[in-house]
Amino acid sequence: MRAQQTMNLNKEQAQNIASVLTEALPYIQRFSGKTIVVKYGGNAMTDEGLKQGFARDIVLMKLVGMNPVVVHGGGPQIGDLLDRVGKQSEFIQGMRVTDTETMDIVEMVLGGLVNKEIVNLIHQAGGNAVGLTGKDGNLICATKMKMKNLAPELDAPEIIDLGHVGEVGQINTKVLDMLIQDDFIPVIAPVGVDKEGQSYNINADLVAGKIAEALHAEKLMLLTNTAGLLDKQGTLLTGLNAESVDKLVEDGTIYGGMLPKIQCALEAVQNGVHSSHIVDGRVEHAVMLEVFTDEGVGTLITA
Ligand SMILES: Nc1ncnc2c1ncn2[C@@H]1O[C@H](COP(=O)(O)OP(=O)(O)O)[C@@H](O)[C@H]1O
Ligand SMILES: CC(=O)N[C@@H](CCC(=O)OP(=O)(O)O)C(=O)O
Repeated sequence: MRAQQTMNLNKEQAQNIASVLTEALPYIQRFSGKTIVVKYGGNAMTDEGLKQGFARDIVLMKLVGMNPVVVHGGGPQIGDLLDRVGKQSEFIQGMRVTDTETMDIVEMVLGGLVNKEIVNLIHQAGGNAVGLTGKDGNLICATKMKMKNLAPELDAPEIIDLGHVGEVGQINTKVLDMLIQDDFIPVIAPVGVDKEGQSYNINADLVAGKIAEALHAEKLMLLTNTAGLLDKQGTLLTGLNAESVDKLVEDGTIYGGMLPKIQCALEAVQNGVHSSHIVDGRVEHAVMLEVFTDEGVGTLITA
């Protein structure tokens, strides 16, 4: 079958393939042996073809010597199950208000359904993945989030109580080091645990950022459902640093789910990750385009 396809290529198509592979070579050399953390957002996880393309990109990265680590979200998928049991989703500054019942659903959806679906997709694409939540190997030690009210004009206290919403206290990389060493692709659900064994729902972007820092990753890629970070006119902002981000938060250009994304992207580069990228997960093979070609897609964040 494969030989047949190759024989049917015309000269121009064959030349195109050769030039694509040649373009990829310096990137393969540069990133070989390096860790690349890819956050797969729930909003970018909707189309079957895109999901399969994502899994193939991750497997290809592994086969050419990079160490991809996947951290996934699942906000819309949690919302669907909450709807089905008749519970309303409520978000404050991009974080889901999480009571005890919601926490159970979050853990079931993220650690069960979504995590195992991604593990499965990677296996279907020929890779070898292991799914974990932050409880496995004590990977994500969480603390309760104390969220500052960014809009004091709202009728809410200065520090907002979001219930079981956590922050990353510490990442224990031991289990990840072991998996990477043995050529598995870790797939991580953003559920953390504190010293008392209490579960926490952590925004997946924040987990991805801290995992990237702890693993001294080369790149942090955040796949989402926009072209990247957009200005008020909807134009893509291709490059950003700390100063420009502050201004965009203050004037309300960045809000909701983009707030934790940009916060963790910035913190990661300030804490040693070489580059952070907000990437359009609706584009087929977005990961491959970002890693293997001269055409970076989305917004690059530098320190
Ligand atoms: N300046 C901005 N540029 C692009 N998207 C933004 C911006 N500010 C807020 N957003 C919102 O952030 C959303 C992405 O965050 P989120 O819904 O949490 O996605 P994900 O599931 O990928 O983490 C976008 O769909 C958009 O509604
Ligand atoms: C605290 C908090 O908001 N947690 C998120 C965790 C999942 C997530 O981050 O999913 P996305 O990446 O798809 O948005 C939530 O409950 O939706």
